[in-house]
Amino acid sequence: MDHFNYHDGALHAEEVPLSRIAAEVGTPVYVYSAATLTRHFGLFRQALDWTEHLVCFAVKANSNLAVLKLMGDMGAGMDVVSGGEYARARAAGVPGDRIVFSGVGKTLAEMRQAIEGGIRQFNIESEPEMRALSELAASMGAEVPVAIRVNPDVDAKTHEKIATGKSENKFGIPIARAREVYAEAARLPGLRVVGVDVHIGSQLTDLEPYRLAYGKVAELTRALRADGHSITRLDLGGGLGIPYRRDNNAPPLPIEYGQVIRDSVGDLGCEIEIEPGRNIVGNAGVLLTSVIWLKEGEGRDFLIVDAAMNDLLRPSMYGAHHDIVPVTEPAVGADVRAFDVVGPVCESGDTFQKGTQLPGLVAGDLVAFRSAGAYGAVMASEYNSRPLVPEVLVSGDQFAVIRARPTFEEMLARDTIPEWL
Ligand SMILES: Cc1ncc(COP(=O)(O)O)c(C=O)c1O
Ligand SMILES: N[C@@H](CCCC[NH3+])C(=O)O
Repeated sequence: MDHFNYHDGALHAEEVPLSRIAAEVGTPVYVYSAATLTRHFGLFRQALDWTEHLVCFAVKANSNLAVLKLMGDMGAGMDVVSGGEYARARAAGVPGDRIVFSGVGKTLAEMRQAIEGGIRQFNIESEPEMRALSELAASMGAEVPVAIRVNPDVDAKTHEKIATGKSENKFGIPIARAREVYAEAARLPGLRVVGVDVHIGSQLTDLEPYRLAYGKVAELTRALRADGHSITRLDLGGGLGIPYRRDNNAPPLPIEYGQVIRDSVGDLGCEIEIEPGRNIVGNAGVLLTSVIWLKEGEGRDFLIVDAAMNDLLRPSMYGAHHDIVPVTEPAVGADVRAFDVVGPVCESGDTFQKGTQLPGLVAGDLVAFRSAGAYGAVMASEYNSRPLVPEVLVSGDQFAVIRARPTFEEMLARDTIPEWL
């Protein structure tokens, strides 16, 4: 359930008509609902209320400071994968001891930043990283909590570009070698082994891969404890999928996911961390755009909108589907026409959808791309020198611009022409 619904003939974000946001902020613009974010975060907490836990929001899904602050103020932890994400989490008021640091390529500078600023745990993804972190922490007189990310070789049954738990993926340490690596970790100075970490992929719509992976983590945890390690935390990653289409094939709910966790690892007495991103913020956002032109092609009509692949990359990158809906509620029985919905960028890949049935639209009308709150604004670029898409947060009947659209002057001012040119 989200908070983008039609009432009084128009699509609203909570109590705010999207047309008002378009009039005041312009389009394209991302619009998020605070109520949906709050609700979804609560569902994960509820799913784990049978045990000590921390829900660490995956900052990569949406890293706007206002979104992070909203989550942080509710008690969320954060899963970060770069110095930039770490800085954002801290700037949003999240204390270091609620931040976990994941990622296969942490640099020494990023490790130092997190040790100095405070960190709940590093999720180590390779032996070279582990040795470097040990040396750095020891040189700083620190002892940092670590979990080792294991690769369970489980097929997450998702898009190949976002599966992370198969042996051919770059992530984690093969689970078969984990005991040796933990043995080395225990000997290294500067590290305190606290847990096991796993994350098998994103947009999972089936719980079985989780069951398999978490079963392997449970088995490993028992073996590690037998080897003398104190494993008190399990970081089980994120990845629970969302419905991108409003049909009856909704993916499992957080509560069902929580039950799989309980069944698989619940008897180990560990604190549970999870790292959901998309499931919290995906359906909490839409991309609002205006029709620029309707263009007749050969055998097809194009709806050219002012959002493009640089604003929402998912359709061109993964062939992803986002429901496209008119902001003015279509009359019952209104005539619909098929359109290829495209953006203004000079690539044929700048196509959001082909053959979409939409009611009579004219230039200037507003349409919204649903389910765009996750991996939308964060993946946006200024390709074709299009200003970075702004973001708005709605709560009840109020809204605020939480990232402003840069002016051309601001964009130009970032470049430098050297004196010698
Ligand atoms: C380590 C890690 N944690 C959490 C996530 C969040 O995934 P999602 O947004 O699918 O919940 C990802 C992305 O797949 C990830 O790589
Ligand atoms: N960017 C991907 C998700 C990546 C998840 C990364 N851990 C998407 O839009 O679906």
